[in-house]
Amino acid sequence: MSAPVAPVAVALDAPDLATAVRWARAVGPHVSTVKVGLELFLRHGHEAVTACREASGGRAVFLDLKLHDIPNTVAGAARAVAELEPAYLTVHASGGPAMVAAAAGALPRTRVVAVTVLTSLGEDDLARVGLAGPALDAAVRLAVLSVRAGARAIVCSPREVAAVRAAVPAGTTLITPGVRPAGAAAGDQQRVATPEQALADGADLLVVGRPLTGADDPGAAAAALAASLAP
Ligand SMILES: O=C(O)c1cc(=O)[nH]c(=O)n1[C@@H]1O[C@H](COP(=O)(O)O)[C@@H](O)[C@H]1O
Repeated sequence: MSAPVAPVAVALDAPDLATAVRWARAVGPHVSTVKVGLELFLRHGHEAVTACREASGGRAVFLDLKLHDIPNTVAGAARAVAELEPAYLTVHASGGPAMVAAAAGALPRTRVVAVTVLTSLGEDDLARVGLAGPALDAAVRLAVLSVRAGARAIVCSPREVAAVRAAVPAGTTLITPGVRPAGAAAGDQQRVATPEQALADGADLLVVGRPLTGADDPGAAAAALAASLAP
């Protein structure tokens, strides 16, 4: 029997490409997706995507640029990464429906992912930045708005995923960062849950970074996570 592959996007938040490639090679056999984020993309650009994809063994690429600008600028930015054919590209839902629509229109072959309320924000932070909360209501509100505008996937915390699932059409991919295996350090994440809980509540794809990449052996950690989540 072949080893299980987990519905996990490993956040390759590395300071240099060599480290990210090493992580991608180690976790690739055990996870569905590798995530290239701002740190890697701003330093290494398109090469970060092609190198990590190849090192992972051709896994889906989640390009996490969290675009947030006027619609024309976001459409142009989306076109600038179209040749990379990422499976996913993130934009901030709070950029508004016209901005989400602009990204989706520019990248018909990519699932544009609307990020609702960052998992690092607590209820107090929401009040401070003037976002009408609680986080659960804000996440559902932004998810519904974004899907209507053309987003085919949503990022929310595992704490909101069940409510978002109930509010958006079937076929919308729900992605949850803020995932922490029992006992793992939360770090800067505030709205967290275990991988098992996130999947039970309806997540399709879990984003996990430091609990895997910070392990002594990221490949073994990813294999163990995949085994623990296998049906
Ligand atoms: O869009 C994301 O992926 C994202 C959204 C969010 O609300 N919170 C969040 O943590 N992320 C990303 O998910 C990853 C989480 O990494 P760890 O906290 O190390 O597991 C990071 O790469 C974040 O940029």
